[in-house]
Amino acid sequence: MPYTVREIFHSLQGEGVQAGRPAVFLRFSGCNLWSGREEDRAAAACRFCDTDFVGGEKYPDAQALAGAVRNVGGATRTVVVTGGEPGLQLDAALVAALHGLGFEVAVETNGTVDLPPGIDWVCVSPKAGTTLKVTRGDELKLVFPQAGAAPETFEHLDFTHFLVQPMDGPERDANTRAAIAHCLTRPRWRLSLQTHKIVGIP
Ligand SMILES: C[S@@+](CC[C@H](N)C(=O)[O-])C[C@H]1O[C@@H](n2cnc3c(N)ncnc32)[C@H](O)[C@@H]1O
Ligand SMILES: Nc1nc2[nH]cc(C(=O)O)c2c(=O)[nH]1
Ligand code: SF4
Ligand SMILES: [Mg+2]
Repeated sequence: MPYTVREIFHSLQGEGVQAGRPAVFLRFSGCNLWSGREEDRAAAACRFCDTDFVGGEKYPDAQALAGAVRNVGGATRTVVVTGGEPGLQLDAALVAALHGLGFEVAVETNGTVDLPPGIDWVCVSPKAGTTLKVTRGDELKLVFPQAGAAPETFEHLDFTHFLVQPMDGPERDANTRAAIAHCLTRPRWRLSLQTHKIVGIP
């Protein structure tokens, strides 16, 4: 199956429980919750996205794409598959090809699309007003605050870690204070900062 990829880059995982870990980021094009065009943002299901996932380059098959991931990563053997919404394109063939090159495969998903089996680390970031299909995984990382997506409504799901990540944008400082206050009152939750933005790396 051909894949459309926005970018592949080598950086540190900035967010979540694995923050600080070197990884190759494989960012797929396209999302089911927003077109990626500014003129559509106000009417989209997900309106706070901080990412450009429009357009990109095609790879003809899983081997070609896995090889490209290896070629940008030096000795790093962790790949974070993201987007856009990676669940729209990530399939068993690509997971197998990445495993075949020695990669541990992590995914960042909005959780509304089924994932192939065999992924090593699943991070779900729920979006208000959507229905989760992926209800288990390693971390649930909720962008906070979101009207209609109270943290308490996710606590019954089968995740090892629960995190709140302050929504970036004009209210980021206030959102960070609110996220800290949330963790202090509900200690099941921990804070996820977007550390790559703080230190100025991709
Ligand atoms: C760009 S998304 C791509 C993966 C997938 N579509 C998703 O939403 O999880 C990567 C991560 O950035 C988070 N994110 C997007 N916009 C954000 C913002 N304005 N502030 C904080 N986190 C944001 C998402 O919730 C997700 O955890
Ligand atoms: N450094 C870094 N860490 C990240 N973790 C998740 C990201 C994403 O956009 O999915 C991301 C990203 O864009 N950069
Ligand atoms: S679901 Fe993810 S990629 Fe899609 S618009 Fe929302 S944050 Fe961006
Ligand atoms: Mg990002």
